[in-house]
Amino acid sequence: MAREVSELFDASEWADAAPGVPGGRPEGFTDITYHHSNDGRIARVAFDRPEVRNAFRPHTVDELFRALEDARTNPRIGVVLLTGNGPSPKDGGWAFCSGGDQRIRGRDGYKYEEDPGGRVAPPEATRIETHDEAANTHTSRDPSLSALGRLHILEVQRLIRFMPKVVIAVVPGWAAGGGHSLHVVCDLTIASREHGRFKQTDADVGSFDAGYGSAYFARQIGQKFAREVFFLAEEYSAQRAWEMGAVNRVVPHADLEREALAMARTILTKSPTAIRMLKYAFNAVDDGMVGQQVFAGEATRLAYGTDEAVEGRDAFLQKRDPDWGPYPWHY
Ligand SMILES: CC(C)(COP(=O)(O)OP(=O)(O)OC[C@H]1O[C@@H](n2cnc3c(N)ncnc32)[C@H](O)[C@@H]1OP(=O)(O)O)[C@@H](O)C(=O)NCCC(=O)NCCSC(=O)CCC(=O)c1ccccc1C(=O)O
Repeated sequence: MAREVSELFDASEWADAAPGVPGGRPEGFTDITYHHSNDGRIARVAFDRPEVRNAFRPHTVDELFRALEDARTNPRIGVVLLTGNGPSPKDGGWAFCSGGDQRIRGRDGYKYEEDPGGRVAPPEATRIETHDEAANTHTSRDPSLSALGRLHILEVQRLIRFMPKVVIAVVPGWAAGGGHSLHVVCDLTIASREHGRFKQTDADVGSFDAGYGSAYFARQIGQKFAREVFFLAEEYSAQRAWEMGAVNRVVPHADLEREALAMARTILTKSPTAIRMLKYAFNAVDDGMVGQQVFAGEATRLAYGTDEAVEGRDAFLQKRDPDWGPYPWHY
């Protein structure tokens, strides 16, 4: 059984998870928590910085990416819950995520901390070693502590968007700024009736998610509502967000994770191939050639499973003409 990580977290449902280590211990995540359901079929990834409304810094985004990539590539996992742990020990406030940590925003993006206190530095083997013969100097650089600012939450958005699994935003409190965008890009959103709050603050702080966060949001809820959410940057309750069509379900706070798990378990009763093809079909219309490519890749995988495609491969390997005779021109 996992240790308690959030007031809404039912430890009896979950086991600690570590990327690449089935059943292994978490490898020192500091900014998120990562769990698999006891049957190994649902992943729970949670922001774990409740004292700043689960704002993300570059290191948070690195961890988020690793956990989501692990879930994406684990063939047992069919559904991912993305949420925020809470409440805040400072004031009891709840949050899904409040976007980029404004305290470390630089002119070229969000900055890694100079001194991560040893908590996040990678093992020696992953450091970049540079030896300058002429100057007789040797430098050892932690590649994750980039000198450049980062905006790589967009890479996480693409991972959520393109993973062939359903990702559910489980919103126990604030979804603001880049946190709002993350809920937008998730396939489904379930929110706490009492504490779920939505606010798109990008324009207040001189930021703008001009991709999925805004343009795709407008596809979801319509242009007028989307422009209102961005241009006025007002606060919306979970109920109001549901009325706009931005949220699928609003449930009592105490039931939030239980209801999210129930949704996930319903999805797990469906055909994995059908869910995958449906997600990519929903995406394709808004994702241009990339959407077509992702959908077509899965169509190709399905074709490879047919006798017809096996005949094509075998004919090549056996240096003969393929016999397409048994295969009709379907209509
Ligand atoms: C979320 C709030 C509305 C909650 O308000 P409230 O409940 O009154 O709590 P507060 O007292 O304000 O906050 C408690 C505590 O947390 C600190 N905090 C909250 N949010 C942040 C944050 N984002 N960064 C740093 N710290 C934060 C707050 O200062 C308090 O600390 P104390 O020490 O206790 O005083 C409200 O908190 C709020 O409005 N927060 C800011 C929301 C925001 O503007 N976020 C940034 C938007 S920009 C962004 O996210 C860019 C992300 C990105 O990388 C990107 C880049 C390019 C394209 C797209 C994106 C993208 O959007 O994904």
